[in-house]
Amino acid sequence: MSMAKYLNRSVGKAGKDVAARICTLKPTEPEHHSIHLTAGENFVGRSRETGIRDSKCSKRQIQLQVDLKKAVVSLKVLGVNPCGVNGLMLMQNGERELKHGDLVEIVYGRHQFEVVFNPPPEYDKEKAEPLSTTLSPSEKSERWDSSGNGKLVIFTSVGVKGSEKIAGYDMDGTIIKTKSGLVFPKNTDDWQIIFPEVPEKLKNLHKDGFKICLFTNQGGIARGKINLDDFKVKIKHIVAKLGVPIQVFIAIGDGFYRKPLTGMWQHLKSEMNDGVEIQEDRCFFVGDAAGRPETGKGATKRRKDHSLVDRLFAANVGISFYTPEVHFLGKQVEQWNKPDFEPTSVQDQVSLLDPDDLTLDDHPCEMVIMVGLPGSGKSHFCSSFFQPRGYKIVNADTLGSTQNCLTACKRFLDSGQSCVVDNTNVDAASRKKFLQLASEKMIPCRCLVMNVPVAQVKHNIAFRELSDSARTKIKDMVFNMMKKKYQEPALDEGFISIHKVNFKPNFADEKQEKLYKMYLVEK
Ligand SMILES: Nc1ncnc2c1ncn2[C@@H]1O[C@H](COP(=O)(O)OP(=O)(O)OP(=O)(O)O)[C@@H](O)[C@H]1O
Repeated sequence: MSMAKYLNRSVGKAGKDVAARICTLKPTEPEHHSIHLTAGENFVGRSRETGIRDSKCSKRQIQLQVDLKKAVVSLKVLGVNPCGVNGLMLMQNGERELKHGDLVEIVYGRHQFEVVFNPPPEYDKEKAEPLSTTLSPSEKSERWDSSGNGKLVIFTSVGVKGSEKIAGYDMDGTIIKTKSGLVFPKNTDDWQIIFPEVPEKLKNLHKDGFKICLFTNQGGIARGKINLDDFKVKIKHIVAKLGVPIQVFIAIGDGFYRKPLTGMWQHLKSEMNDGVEIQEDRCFFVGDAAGRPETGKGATKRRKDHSLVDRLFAANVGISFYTPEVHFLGKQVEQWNKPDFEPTSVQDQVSLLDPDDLTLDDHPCEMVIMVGLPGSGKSHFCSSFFQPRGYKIVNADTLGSTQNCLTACKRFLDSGQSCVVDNTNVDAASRKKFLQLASEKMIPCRCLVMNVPVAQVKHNIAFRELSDSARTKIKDMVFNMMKKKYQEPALDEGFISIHKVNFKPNFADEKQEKLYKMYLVEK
């Protein structure tokens, strides 16, 4: 059956007024086929015609109501599994309006298609109306791109050309500030250029051959607090106001694109610079998140910077960094506080255990209780240290509960096998249950405590989230609760010995080591 026939069958009532324009869902992966949508109602899902064979995708996964005249598609999720729109999840019965260039994942994270109208509409015409007089007539050649399942969105204005020299800027607090005086803008119109000097400075850099790029973290888009379409309109207005060709990189969620990670820069280098090789030593980055403490008093008082994320981004990329005050206003370089953890400072030379006198041959069967905050490296240590020595590792994340861990330990000890309790065990009460079991079985019990500063633990958690996407995120609240509950283990709890475990770097490969040695957290 031809695609057209298939879709026509799916059509309930076709639109009456079908213009010459056509609408297609264009696949971004080769295994799928283009889907031509007709005016009115269409159903898209698992079928031979779409090339989607995935059982997570129902046959009528989404409903699409196409308005060819207005060049919009109303999407409704019918399937039980969510779909994705520009990287954001949309649950069953959720509805969203799609425009030319939007990306739809028929099932969230899979089967991505781009909405293409031909001829294309004049993008954002209605919303951008107030600015139409200030935008150049060649506005139509502006571009929106996206990458990483929509986690990175890029705007390229008219006249942007690749260059080996990049003048990079953060946006909020660097190029613009709120009109309202609030820290976060109250709506997408709540902005103004931060200093009158900004447009002139950018124009001069452009004349000097720099490509002007903005790199902005907009996690609020992924969290649904900011509407991406409205934000796109805001970006166009800002670029128009600055009056110079600009490329804007927008990281809409967590992960490798979000500063201080270098994903936005990597994408600029590999995809968005017209093949021109970037010379990092000729580039710079300007941002207000620079780790500066509070300064001044009264009217001259300035709040402390909310983070160091911009300074750390520049350091990760390997380019010079300036604050907006230094760059635009020529002020003196300000004092700033170093990040809480310096990832390049990790040393191979440290001894793994302190004291370094642990002998495991003394007892044929023993219990070991690990103690450490989430992310302190207990599992990493257990699998590299205890597993090869034949110890059985017991972990509540895999077994589901403390009770299941106790049952497993009992089984191992009864069969004469040493075991390690790889749970956080941060307080004496949680350790007591296992110590009691060891005592009942007359088995000696040791304690190994992770000796990793909290700032490094946070770094480890960020590293784990980036290198293992299957790991669920640890909520700040859970982490802080553990920190509060923490009680240093003591021998009189019933341990035969307590040893500290130092962080001795041990990476799967060079790529992992390179990632670990970047700044991964914002403070
Ligand atoms: N010595 C090390 N060398 C290299 N990477 C390490 C080391 N120790 C820990 N890591 C990394 O740090 C991250 C956190 O470690 P791990 O998962 O072992 O912590 P955990 O204490 O078991 O956490 P949780 O209690 O949440 O399970 C992991 O990505 C791990 O690979």
